[in-house]
Amino acid sequence: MTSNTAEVAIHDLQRHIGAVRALDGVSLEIPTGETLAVLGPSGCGKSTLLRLLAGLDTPTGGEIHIAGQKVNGNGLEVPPERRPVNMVFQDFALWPHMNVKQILQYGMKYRGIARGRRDQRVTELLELVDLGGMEKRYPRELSGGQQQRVAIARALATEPRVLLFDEPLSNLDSQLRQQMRDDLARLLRELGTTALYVTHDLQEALALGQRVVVMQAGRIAQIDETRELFRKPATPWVAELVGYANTLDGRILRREDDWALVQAGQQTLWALCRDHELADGDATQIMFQPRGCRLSQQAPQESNLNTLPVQVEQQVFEGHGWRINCRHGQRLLQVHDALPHDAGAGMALAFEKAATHAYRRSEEAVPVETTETAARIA
Ligand SMILES: Nc1ncnc2c1ncn2[C@@H]1O[C@H](COP(=O)(O)OP(=O)(O)OP(=O)(O)O)[C@@H](O)[C@H]1O
Repeated sequence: MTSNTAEVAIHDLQRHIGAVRALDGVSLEIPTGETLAVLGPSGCGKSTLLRLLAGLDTPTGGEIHIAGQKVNGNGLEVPPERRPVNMVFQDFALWPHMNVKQILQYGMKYRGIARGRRDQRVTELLELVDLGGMEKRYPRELSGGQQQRVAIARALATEPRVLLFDEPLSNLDSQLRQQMRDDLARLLRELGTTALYVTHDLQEALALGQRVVVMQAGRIAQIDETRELFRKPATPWVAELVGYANTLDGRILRREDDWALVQAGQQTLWALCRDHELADGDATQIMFQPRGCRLSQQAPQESNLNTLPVQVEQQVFEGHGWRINCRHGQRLLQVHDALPHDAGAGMALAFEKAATHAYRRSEEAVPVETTETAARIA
């Protein structure tokens, strides 16, 4: 089913190459004007998704609709130049022997933009990306940020309905990358063009995307608004990706709506649990972030907090604060704190119940201590 306002609609898209499932049943919609960031590690299928949309590769199953037009399926395969999309590449791919005007006009004739309109279109595009008057410059006479904007203007020159970005900032050093990321985010909001932005960088996905689709091994692990990704990671894998570095194993003692009371070693902890099939006695894995953890001499009594006894093992200065490694039984837990704490000190670690998440854990991974605890509970 395709909704009326979706500029891109993908249904059960597959790309199998021999035994490799580069894409394995991906369905999503991008509403008009939205930038959707595609986030995931190397090999998860990000580039494959982009190439299939652009028509540079052919799916082995499923359908793609762009701007209401079906571009593949049942023997149909609309060629790249007839799809209303355009791509911005990693290295910007600006031809060094052409000036900005020639670069912008290059694709226009192939996409049927009338000769008489091309000069005016160049002026409009350069105004749009804040490069007015730079028609005669060559790429070597432009800064990295200006080159990026020329690359975007060139992609827009053929009046696409959807812009596809293939890790356009990954070759830059970190300071320039941050500045260009912010500039690009602002420009995309101003343009209001529908865009798909592929990256393996979490910060980039958050800055650029209104929503993020997290991909894992050719499938969608989660698709959500950026804040929801942090508030409600759908799986342990997504949780780890967005910074839930702390994990404890346990068993469900009791379920209450979206909550689970978990026995983890000697401790009982509350966690949010959206898996309603996870029942009393089931093995679980709870996760929480180092940020938001608090260390103190005495366990705080606030009812919204979980607490654990820990021993400080190591502290690492990270510029904006300290990362403190604490031991709790077999587990090493991380805490971010503004202040260091003495190694060897026994402390109470507190973290919000509402920022703690419980997930199903496979039985094989159950450590002896929790198996015994569960037997006692039973
Ligand atoms: N032509 C091919 N033949 C065999 N396997 C392929 C081919 N193209 C891609 N793959 C495999 O498909 C999977 C997805 O590849 P893809 O390039 O889409 O990943 P990616 O997320 O873009 O990775 P990266 O971030 O490294 O570019 C990988 O396992 C890759 O090895």
